[in-house]
Amino acid sequence: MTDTLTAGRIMPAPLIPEEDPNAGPILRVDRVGKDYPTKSGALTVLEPTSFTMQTSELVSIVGPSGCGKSTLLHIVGGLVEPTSGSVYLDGVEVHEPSRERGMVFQAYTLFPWRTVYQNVQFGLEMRGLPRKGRERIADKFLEAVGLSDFKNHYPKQLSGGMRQRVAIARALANAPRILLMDEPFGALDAQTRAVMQDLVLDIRRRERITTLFITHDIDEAVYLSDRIFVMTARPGHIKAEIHVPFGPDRSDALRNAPEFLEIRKQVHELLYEEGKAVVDAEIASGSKK
Ligand SMILES: Nc1ncnc2c1ncn2[C@@H]1O[C@H](COP(=O)(O)OP(=O)(O)OP(=O)(O)O)[C@@H](O)[C@H]1O
Repeated sequence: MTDTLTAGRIMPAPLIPEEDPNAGPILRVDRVGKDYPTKSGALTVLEPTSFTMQTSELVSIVGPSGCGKSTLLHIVGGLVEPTSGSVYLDGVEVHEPSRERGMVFQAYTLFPWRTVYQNVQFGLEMRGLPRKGRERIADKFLEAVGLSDFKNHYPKQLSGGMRQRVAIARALANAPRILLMDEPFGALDAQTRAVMQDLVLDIRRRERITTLFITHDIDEAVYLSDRIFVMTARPGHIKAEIHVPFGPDRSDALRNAPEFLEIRKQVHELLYEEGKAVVDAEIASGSKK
């Protein structure tokens, strides 16, 4: 069950997530659980987990290593089948990957043999769009990520931050209903990461894209999100839901605001408890060997 932290107060979690009755959720994750088969039996990674997202919301998931964050995102993306429960996008149950769910991963996933321009057009080509239409869309999103001048470059000629910009442009070019980002900036240095975070905010303002974002970085979660889900150690479930009341217009100065630092502290404390549980369990299992 999820507790809700509103401006510093932890509220009991509703059994059924609250919804705006006028604007139905774009995404509904309904009691999704996952066991992986292992040599020593089923490993429960995710306990039944439920939440909804409204259009243009940005929700981050944070939690200790191995708590099932990626598994949950992959289930939403249709890459992994849940053991129990269902995911609905626009009311339609998810069973396989689709262009409606654009994915951006930490590992650079561009095709090395294709130029930036060709990478961004890949999904459009697969859908059989004519060249002029493809190029118009690719131009729009390359401009949005600030890479118009690099369209004839190959991935190996780009920095890590630039490659992730291409990956974002490629995902957006397919006009997804939701963007699923799995630690997309985890491999980048702090300065590049901050710039990429502003890019995410900028794209969200312009495109009103709904985004589910996984990160280990508490600052990143607070800076980007409308809500943050904090997960427990494995088997993971959502332990607390934190509302971040800063609206879509944010800038770097926010990072030093007392309200920002207060939410950061709350997330840190919730996560610290879970991290400690993981380390204590590791020490306990080590001492039994
Ligand atoms: N295909 C699989 N088969 C068996 N176990 C798996 C499989 N995929 C993931 N796991 C295990 O499930 C657990 C959760 O993995 P997952 O990658 O979802 O966690 P995570 O919270 O994203 O971790 P991290 O923060 O370290 O990336 C881990 O213990 C992982 O080893």
